[in-house]
Amino acid sequence: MAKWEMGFDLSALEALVNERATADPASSYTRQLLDSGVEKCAKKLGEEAVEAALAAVMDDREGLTKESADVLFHLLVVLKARGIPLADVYAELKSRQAQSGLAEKAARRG
Ligand SMILES: N=c1c2ncn([C@@H]3O[C@H](COP(=O)(O)OP(=O)(O)OP(=O)(O)O)[C@@H](O)[C@H]3O)c2ncn1[C@@H]1O[C@H](COP(=O)(O)O)[C@@H](O)[C@H]1O
Repeated sequence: MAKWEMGFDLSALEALVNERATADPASSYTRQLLDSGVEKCAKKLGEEAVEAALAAVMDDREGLTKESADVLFHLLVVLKARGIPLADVYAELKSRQAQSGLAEKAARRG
């Protein structure tokens, strides 16, 4: 069974990004993006996030779905560029499960 037929989640996409990070630049957008530096990767992430936000405001469901996929992919590329494993992001999210977002915000305001 091909890898993509076994289910696809962010961890699978992270593994793909890690794999493509050392691919031939001529055949890999991921490699080209990483080679262009973290600033360019971050710029693309920002652009995709703005496009997703605009699609949400416009109630463009198909656009929002596609731009969301772009955001997630480019976020993983930025994490790779800075050497942060997705597991660290999951751990951060998990640590936040202990309290509601509103309680956390109130605690920060003191
Ligand atoms: N999920 C993605 C993915 N999402 C978006 N993109 C690329 O992200 C780019 C989005 O940029 P834009 O829409 O702004 O298009 P652009 O005009 O080409 O952008 P720029 O010229 O400004 O860089 C496009 O080239 C998309 O193809 C992705 N490229 C790769 N992946 C995954 O990564 C895997 C490996 O890809 P390669 O590294 O290319 O082999 C693929 O099989 C996919 O699973």
